[in-house]
Amino acid sequence: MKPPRCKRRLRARLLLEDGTRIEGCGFGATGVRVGEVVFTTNMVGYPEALTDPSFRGQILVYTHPMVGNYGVPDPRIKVHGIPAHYESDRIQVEGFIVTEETVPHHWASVKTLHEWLRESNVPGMSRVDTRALVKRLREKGVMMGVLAVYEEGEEPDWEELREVLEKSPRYDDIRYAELVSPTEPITHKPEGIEAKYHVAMLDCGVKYGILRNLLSRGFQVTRYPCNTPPEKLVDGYDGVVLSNGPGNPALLEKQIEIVRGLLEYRVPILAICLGNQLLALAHGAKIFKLKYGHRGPNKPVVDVTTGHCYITTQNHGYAIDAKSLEGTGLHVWFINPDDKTVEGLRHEKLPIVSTQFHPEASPGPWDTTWVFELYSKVIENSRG
Ligand SMILES: NC(=O)CC[C@H](N)C(=O)O
Repeated sequence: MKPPRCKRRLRARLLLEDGTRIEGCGFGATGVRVGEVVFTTNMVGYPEALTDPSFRGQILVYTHPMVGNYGVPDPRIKVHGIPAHYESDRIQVEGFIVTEETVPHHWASVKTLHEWLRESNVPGMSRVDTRALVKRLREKGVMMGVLAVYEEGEEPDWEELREVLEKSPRYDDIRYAELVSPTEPITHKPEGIEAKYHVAMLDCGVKYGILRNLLSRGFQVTRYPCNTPPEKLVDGYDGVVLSNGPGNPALLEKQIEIVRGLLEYRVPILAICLGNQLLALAHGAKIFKLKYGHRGPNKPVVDVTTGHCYITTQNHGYAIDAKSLEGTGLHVWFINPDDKTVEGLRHEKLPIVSTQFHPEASPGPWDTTWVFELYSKVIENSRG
């Protein structure tokens, strides 16, 4: 097939681990990046997805065909001192692949998607049949890939790209959480409302949406580096939040040990996504890798205690082995009715609220934000 015509004289090549070669146009920065190629069924919400620290180390493919329509919002717009439309202070993905990168028309846009990626030094690829690419990832599973964006006439050799890919470490073997965790404690106070609770957070790469949800419900939050010992997280706090975060949870022995330590203090815990996985691992349960993950804002979960179904936002590539939970004290709370995997946990004795999905959504539906209110009730009850 002939390569597409490209604007800005920027072209792109994607080589997958299985040898698949895809030619497209480039946008954003020029350069070569290696990552795990994953897809999301988000329709909008690209500012949130691109800045979600849980996407660190991954090349993100959008299934929705047009991306960029509403441009890029102003990061200076804040709620409780946190950017309202972003999930962290930078683009986290290694690369971005879309069918069509569009010209924005929106009153709140301050730049185009192309400009944002360019100044962030992140390459983007467009004019690609993302349906064919996603089908391949769905059938073969997510795989490593190398994305090259270059000026017309400077195309990299496919063989060179294959060598780059072969020499690069694999996504599953890198402790990404340590790369996105803060180096010093950071405290966020709710603005304009009273702080009713003060929680410590083991921050393995928290999404700002989780902070916004906690702050707007009267939680003061102190974020700690992800290697902070449990003793520091319990004294003077009403509870501990285990954040979301990127990468293979089974590599995080230190964090699993910290969570095991926290359990001994019987503190009220809210765990989200990576936090949910660390909680399970700390109880001796097992994790496995999903073939192509759950990434998108339209993922159903069923509360097995009530039979109620909710539509949730999810972004995870690993899942908890339900059988391995037997005898740990943790019980399955939610399952994904599509593949029956575990989507949330409660403990038979300890004050724990834990979800694999994202109750803060961002982007996505707000149907499960009540999880944050449930956590405040758990704190109230544990105060006695
Ligand atoms: N969003 C998250 O916290 C992701 C958790 C973990 N890195 C996974 O992919 O399963």
